[in-house]
Amino acid sequence: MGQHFQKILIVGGIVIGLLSGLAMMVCSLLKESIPNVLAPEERQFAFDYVIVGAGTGGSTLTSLLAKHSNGSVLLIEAGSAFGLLSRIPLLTTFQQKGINDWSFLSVPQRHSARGLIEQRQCLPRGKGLGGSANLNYMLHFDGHGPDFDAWHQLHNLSDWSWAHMGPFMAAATAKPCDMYEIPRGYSKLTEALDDAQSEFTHKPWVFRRSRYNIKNGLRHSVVQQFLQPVLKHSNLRLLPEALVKRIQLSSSPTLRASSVLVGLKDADNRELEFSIEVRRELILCAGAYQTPQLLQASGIGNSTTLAKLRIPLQLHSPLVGRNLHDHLNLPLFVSMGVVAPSLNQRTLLSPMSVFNFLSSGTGPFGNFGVLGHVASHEEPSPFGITFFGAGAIDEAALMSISNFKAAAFRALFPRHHNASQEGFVLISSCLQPKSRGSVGLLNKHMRRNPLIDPNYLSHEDDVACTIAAIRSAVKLVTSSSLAQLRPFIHWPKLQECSNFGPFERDFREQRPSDEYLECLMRHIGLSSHHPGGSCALGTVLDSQLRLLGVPNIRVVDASVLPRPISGNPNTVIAAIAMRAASWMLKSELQEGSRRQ
Ligand SMILES: Cc1cc2nc3c(=O)[nH]c(=O)nc-3n(C[C@H](O)[C@H](O)[C@H](O)COP(=O)(O)OP(=O)(O)OC[C@H]3O[C@@H](n4cnc5c(N)ncnc54)[C@H](O)[C@@H]3O)c2cc1C
Repeated sequence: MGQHFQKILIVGGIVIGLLSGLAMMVCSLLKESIPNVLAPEERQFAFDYVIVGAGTGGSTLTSLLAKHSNGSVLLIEAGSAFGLLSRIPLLTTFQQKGINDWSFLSVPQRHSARGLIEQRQCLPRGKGLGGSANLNYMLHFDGHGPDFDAWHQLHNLSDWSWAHMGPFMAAATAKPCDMYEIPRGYSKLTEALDDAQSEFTHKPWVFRRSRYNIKNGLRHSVVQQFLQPVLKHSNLRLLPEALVKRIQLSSSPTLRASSVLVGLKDADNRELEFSIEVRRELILCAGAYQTPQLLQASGIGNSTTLAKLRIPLQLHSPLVGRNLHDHLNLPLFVSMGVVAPSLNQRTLLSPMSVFNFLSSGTGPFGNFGVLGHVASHEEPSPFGITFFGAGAIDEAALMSISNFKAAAFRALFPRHHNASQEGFVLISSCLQPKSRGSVGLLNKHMRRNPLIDPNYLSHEDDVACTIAAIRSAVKLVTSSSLAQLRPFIHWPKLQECSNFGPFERDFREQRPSDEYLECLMRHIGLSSHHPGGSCALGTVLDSQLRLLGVPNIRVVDASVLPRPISGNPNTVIAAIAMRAASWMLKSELQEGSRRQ
């Protein structure tokens, strides 16, 4: 019997592998071509606005400037267009470690990642039009007002309360008809979670079924929402597959960005370099890892650090690359004794799943599998619990994108002898982690990866907060609303944690010790891929996102976030880009009327 299921599992794995390989081939053939590409003879040109990076921030900003500005706009992006694969929601993880992923690894972590190879986290980042918005899991989050009110207080950023940001969040949010919300009847798990709301009314918990940036079964990212409609505008040029390597400052009459050095690889992989002049503003949208990388490689950063790297100083800006923050996820596998259905190899190979996707964009292929989320914003430990409805999973793919050592992976996910194993992954995280890391350089070459140190769990409060999250997650799983699913929490039996548990009573009473839970998070906690803060508002930037000391450089990406976002950050970053555009367009107008 066991062998029979083993065979099903292996055959299932091979079929999924073949299908994904085939999809990838077709998709790379179907890569969208990019219009309005800057021609070689135009490369001496100067542009009013030069935007570096076509991710969430860059695509949103470009769209508004191309639509409303009188100036010329150049969007420079290191990658090319994404293929069709990026649009099929369930297959999105197959893009990781591919050509549209920068595939960064963290530096070895001191306080976490002990169950990962070399104690390094995989840190995927999108490369190409859409950036990480085309690689992400498409989950939408409305924003949490107090996050912005806290910024307001943090550095006296009076422009940044929720009263200021709310309207931009609403504008950046896709229309309901351009989103997909997991319906209540999607599975028994979604029904049970809906019911649990009334069981936990005494708790300050907010339940939500997932809402995705998915339209008609396909990813609907900032590319479709913002960038595509302006791609052919005459004031816009695009420069794909081009890496910005250096920012040149000039000091007359005041310090300003005058040009950027761009590198392109030719057919023989030789680097061609040329400069683009910046007439009005240079806007950095290269993301939380690469914006501080580019600034530091250009000599804008901490003078002592740059001197050690022998990078000539252009501006001492001591906090560039500091304050990096990210959520850390603790996954736990919960098996279910009933058919929900959840994502497993049988569901995926079922002709009905394929039919539902092709006919209406629904079913397991039409979303990423995250069914819902519970958030508690109560201080001092605001936390989130995410329900990823997956049973017998594609182990090889998951292991590869998470960098798990085999033993840690096996402790987390028990070997399934059943291709139709039902279950879900319960993900607990702290919404306002206090640990802070950094982005540094090995040297000044932009083709070398930056040194990324998220420094997860370096602050003790994050441990307490994650424990609070796990204990609440257990309460939910063992509630009477979920009892009919016959859930069973697989407390990982990690050898390194065996002094602390799990003991028999942990399975019986579901109250493992704090020491065991801490040991778990320090071994198997994974990045949630929400980095931010590395060129923060109020310390590196002024309240309108301009680099302190060089007012014609603006940063418009996740680097600006002074504190973590209490949820998924993509829409917040698009909203911030809209705000930046409003300031830029306003100053353009004011300048125009002064000239008249
Ligand atoms: C796997 C994954 C899953 C996620 N899931 C979700 C989710 O479900 N919901 C959510 O809200 N958020 C999610 N996120 C986070 C969200 O996608 C990011 O926070 C957001 O896209 C970051 O936007 P950005 O503008 O800061 O940077 P990015 O979107 O990363 O854009 C940076 C762009 O700059 C380009 N670039 C970098 N350096 C240079 C250079 N020197 N020259 C030229 N171009 C350059 C890059 O190629 C890239 O296109 C996820 C992220 C990942 C990676």
